[in-house]
Amino acid sequence: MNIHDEKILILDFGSQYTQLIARRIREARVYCEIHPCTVDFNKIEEFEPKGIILSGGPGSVYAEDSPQVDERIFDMGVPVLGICYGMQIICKHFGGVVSRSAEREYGRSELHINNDTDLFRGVSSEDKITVWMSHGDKLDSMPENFSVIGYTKNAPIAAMKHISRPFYAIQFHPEVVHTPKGSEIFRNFVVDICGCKQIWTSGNFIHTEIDKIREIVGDKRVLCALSGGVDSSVVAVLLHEAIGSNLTCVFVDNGLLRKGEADDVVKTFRDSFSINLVHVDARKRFLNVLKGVTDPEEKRKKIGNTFIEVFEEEAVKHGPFEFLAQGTLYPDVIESVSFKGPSATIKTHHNVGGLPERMNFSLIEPLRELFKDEVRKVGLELGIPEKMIMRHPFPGPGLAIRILGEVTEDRLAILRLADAIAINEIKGAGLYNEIWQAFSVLLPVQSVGVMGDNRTYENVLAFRAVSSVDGMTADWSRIPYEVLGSISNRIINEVQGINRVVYDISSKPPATIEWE
Ligand SMILES: Nc1ncnc2c1ncn2[C@@H]1O[C@H](COP(=O)(O)OP(=O)(O)OP(=O)(O)O)[C@@H](O)[C@H]1O
Ligand SMILES: O=c1[nH]c(=O)c2[nH+]cn([C@@H]3O[C@H](COP(=O)(O)O)[C@@H](O)[C@H]3O)c2[nH]1
Ligand SMILES: NC(=O)CC[C@H](N)C(=O)O
Ligand SMILES: [Mg+2]
Repeated sequence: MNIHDEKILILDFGSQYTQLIARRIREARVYCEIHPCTVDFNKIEEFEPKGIILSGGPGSVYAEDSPQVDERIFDMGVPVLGICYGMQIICKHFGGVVSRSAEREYGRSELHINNDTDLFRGVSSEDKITVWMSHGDKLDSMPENFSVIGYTKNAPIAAMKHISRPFYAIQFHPEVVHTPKGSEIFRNFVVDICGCKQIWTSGNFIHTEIDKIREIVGDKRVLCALSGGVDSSVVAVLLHEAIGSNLTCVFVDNGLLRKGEADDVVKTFRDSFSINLVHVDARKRFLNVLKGVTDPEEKRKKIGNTFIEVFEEEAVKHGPFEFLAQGTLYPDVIESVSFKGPSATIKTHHNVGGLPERMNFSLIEPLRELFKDEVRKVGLELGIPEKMIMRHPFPGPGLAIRILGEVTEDRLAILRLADAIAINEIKGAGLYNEIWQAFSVLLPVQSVGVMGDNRTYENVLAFRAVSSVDGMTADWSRIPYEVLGSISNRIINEVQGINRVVYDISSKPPATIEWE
């Protein structure tokens, strides 16, 4: 059995939700990949999909220059499902008419369905389901040889199916949570209609990946930069399973880590996994480099460069290494359709990305097909403690970008303690796993307070908690007031140097998750 034999191809027409389509299909334990709608037809054939999904998108099929599909996909003998823009493409291809609708339909809608259709079978005991719509174009006339399998008040053709060939099209978005039965619809499509076996599981992934790593690496040596975060931890343990002592991990204590973090990481990886781990104490070095630096981009660049210098030195000391392992995930790899042109640099994300070129390493990226939730499942299956796997993401530049203004030992100590208290309260309230990321930020602002009848003039701390799927967009978490209250109370009482706590209620965009 090859876990990549049973796969679905998603052609992206620029929808904001294309990644969600992929996630829903993976949840049905079927492998899928996203490719731009402009991908070469040869590549589509080589991919050998068992089914194809056409995503939504901002274009209009009747407009000039609107994105098209290579029509040969309809002759490959595999089922095709069009969603929103994808539906409109199918409509046009088979001779129907799409035009601008007088009313945009955006939001929740009741879809009346034909329960006997294979696409909707078993989805609901009634003959209607709640779906989520987002379109301004509509099907005016149906293409020949199609029949309606679902309609809403505003859209008489909200779902249709070819009468003899496996082509399906739906106007609504089954991939968003607001279509509660969406997962069942995808399951019906990929399993029943396309005939995919549900073999995409973390266990199968691990076996396949271990074989692959052994084949590629042989008896050569691999270097892995280990932060103790989710991605690099999973990479390290997976590689260790595959090649044992030919793996060396380098963990850099840059002095910008959270309370107890360095000890935790070293202990877990040395004791529980007996992984070769080099623990570099570079605290002084990073703090020296950051002396007097207040500009956010300058901080990030200095930290990034220092990381690379440290890794170069360690690689020489403990080398030679032929390979460098990295925790690249699927969202970093997807080359989606962008109608917006080149984007501006918002912030320079630190990673050890400069290393491969400087050191002439070959790269190993065992997680490049996975989403974060899949990485977490693999990590748990590999026996990494849940406490590490469920950890919120933590940026490479660490607390340095959460101390606005200059980074000093004193300010690090204040932030570390406050952050530990806040996270402790969040965990105590049972909210930690629901929240994508929660953390504290020390502001370069002092405010007046009164403590024990005395005037204080001390630091302000901002607490931030967000919900997100991939960190690209985020909303601030609606944390109960009582929990916010106890966070504030404890921090002001227990942390010397803070006399005021504020809660950040900005979403991303227009704010970003981190403050710098
Ligand atoms: N203190 C560190 N020591 C060694 N490597 C590090 C350190 N901080 C970051 N890195 C490297 O930079 C990479 C990018 O960091 P990033 O935070 O994106 O991933 P992560 O820490 O593995 O996972 P998470 O997103 O859960 O924090 C890490 O995978 C790791 O290889
Ligand atoms: O490895 C990292 N190196 C970085 O330099 C970095 N900067 C931000 N982040 C994390 O990325 C997500 C999005 O953050 P922003 O909205 O602040 O850009 C959030 O999860 C941030 O914590 C980083 N991760
Ligand atoms: N979400 C979509 O795919 C929208 C498709 C098309 N632009 C419409 O408005 O109907
Ligand atoms: Mg990290």
